[in-house]
Amino acid sequence: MKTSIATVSISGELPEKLAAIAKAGFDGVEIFENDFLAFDGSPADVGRMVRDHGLEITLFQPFRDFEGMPEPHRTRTFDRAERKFDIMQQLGTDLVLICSNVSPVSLGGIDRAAADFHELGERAAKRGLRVGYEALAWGRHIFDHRDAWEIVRRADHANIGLILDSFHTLSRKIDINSIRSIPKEKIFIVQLADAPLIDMDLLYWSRHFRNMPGEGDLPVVAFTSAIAETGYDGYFSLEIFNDQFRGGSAKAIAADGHRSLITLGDRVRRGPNATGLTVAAMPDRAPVKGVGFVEFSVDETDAAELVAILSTLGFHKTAQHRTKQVSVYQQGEIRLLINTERAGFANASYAVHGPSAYATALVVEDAAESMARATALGAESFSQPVGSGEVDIPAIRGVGGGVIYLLDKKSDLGRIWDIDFLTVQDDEKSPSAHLRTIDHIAQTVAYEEMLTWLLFYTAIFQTQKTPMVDIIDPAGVVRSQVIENAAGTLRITLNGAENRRTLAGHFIAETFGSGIQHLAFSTDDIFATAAALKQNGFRPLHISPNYYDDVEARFGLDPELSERLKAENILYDRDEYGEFFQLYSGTYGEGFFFEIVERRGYRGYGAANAIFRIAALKKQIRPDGMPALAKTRSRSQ
Ligand SMILES: O=C(O)c1ccc(O)c(O)c1
Ligand SMILES: [Mg+2]
Repeated sequence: MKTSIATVSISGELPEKLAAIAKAGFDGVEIFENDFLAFDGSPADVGRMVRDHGLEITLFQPFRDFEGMPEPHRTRTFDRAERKFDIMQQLGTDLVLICSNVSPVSLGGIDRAAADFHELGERAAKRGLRVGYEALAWGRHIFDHRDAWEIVRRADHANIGLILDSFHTLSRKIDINSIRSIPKEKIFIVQLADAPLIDMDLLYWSRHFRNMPGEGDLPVVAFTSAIAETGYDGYFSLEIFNDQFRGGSAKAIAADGHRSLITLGDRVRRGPNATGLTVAAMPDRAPVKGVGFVEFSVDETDAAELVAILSTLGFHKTAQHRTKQVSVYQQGEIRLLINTERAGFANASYAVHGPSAYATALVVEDAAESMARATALGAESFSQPVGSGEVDIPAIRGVGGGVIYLLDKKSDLGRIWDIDFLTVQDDEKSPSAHLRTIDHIAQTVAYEEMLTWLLFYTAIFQTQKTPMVDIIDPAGVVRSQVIENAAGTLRITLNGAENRRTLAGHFIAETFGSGIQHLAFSTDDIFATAAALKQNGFRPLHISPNYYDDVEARFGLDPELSERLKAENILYDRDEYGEFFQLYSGTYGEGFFFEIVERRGYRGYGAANAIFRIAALKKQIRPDGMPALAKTRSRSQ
């Protein structure tokens, strides 16, 4: 699979864009005319700069309003084309994109358009250039690739071909089977983009909301499979018009783009008949069987506080690392590690972020295979020295620079608790609160990072996204994106904070970056859990009594049940599959908290309740909601 990306897709000036594109691993780049026009150098300079980065110019674009023009426009349009041909020759590219005409003066008629293209083909051939025709979804006469193909077919010229762009085809829900009958040599290049499903004007949607394949809702895999089945083996080029990407980090967006293309290629390769497509072999996305542990990095003072909270939650210490200051607190299948080492990565993470849940372990079938896939997709591997005889857990860097460890049952990784840890007998243990598993891990990230991490998780692990929801914080909106697997053994909520006055924004500002803001544990009996917690001295987050009046009325609850919910500060929700109960802790540190849930068939995350618990949680951090002075922390002082 030959990979390319259009310069319009990322932010910065042309040299910065090219550097980011090359670094991300692309083979080629589409030069957008505006990027070229804004650059203070000759076309030859641009061509040289591209080639110095080891890239090829795959396309020069766009050339607008060409076909079907009446005179005198027609003559001028051909003259304009010759001028662009001059530039292309100096740039060192042989392919130009002509998008379908949107001019009100243009004339329809397939044969008129075909004749124009035939003539342009003759002129292009004299210079060894090729012209590709793309149907814009909002073209005046041509807005369907099937019609564009008919024009190309009738133009009947070797130097005239078709350009397919997933957005234009999929936004109009055009049957992709129609692609399978196009001869591969007439497809000059394929452009790819995804987009979230939003009901809006096609042009506006395309120019502002496109995103990387896999980040949106369009069937880009099916589209690409149809193309691969023709035997097409040319460039697949990302062409992403997105306001957020234009303002984002060139490096990060380019890296996401490359990851998205390789992931797409891998998915297409696994389809039935993708003959033309070759992608580096890598293991398939692994199903995640569960969360092996979550590790906190804290100092001794924080540790005492954290342990006190954990014991009110019914956790008790079950193991101690043989050589490191790492303790294991356990309940049901949940393991929480508390790391107070004064050296190593956990300590460094503490120095930057303060107390935090900086590492997560995911249990997969084969950790080495998952590691191979993750690194093939550009994930950064993580390792640190291990003691002799200790298990070296494969790991990658995740959200906010945190660590994702990969565990499996088939290797020594499955015996880590026996190999690296000593069992501890805890005599003072508080009664269990019947917590069973980690229901979900909630990670708070800056809004601009949401798509990056969505792509990261869904590309590497067998997971899918559900539609994004808006969560209302008294100080703004937080967007929440769920990533989960079908078995429910991995559930992650990514919360994107747009401003620092929201609870999520405060967390990012105060912990100096993205990370895990809350952990939700599951119980099979929320009332038994609430009773045990009370006995342990756990202080639940207080929920306003007004909430219970509303819930009772909204769901038609038995008043006896709503009274019980109110007495225990339990939030309630219901979906088409069943009921949901939520109980929260107060905040710890700069807005970290715990949640306990009981799902009676329910599949969501209680988004409707978020506004109420956020309001309650915010009362606990500084009353004015203003960030404190930046603190530097170090355990070794
Ligand atoms: O929005 C546009 O005008 C535009 C231009 C060129 C393209 O290749 C495209 O897909 C869209
Ligand atoms: Mg296009």
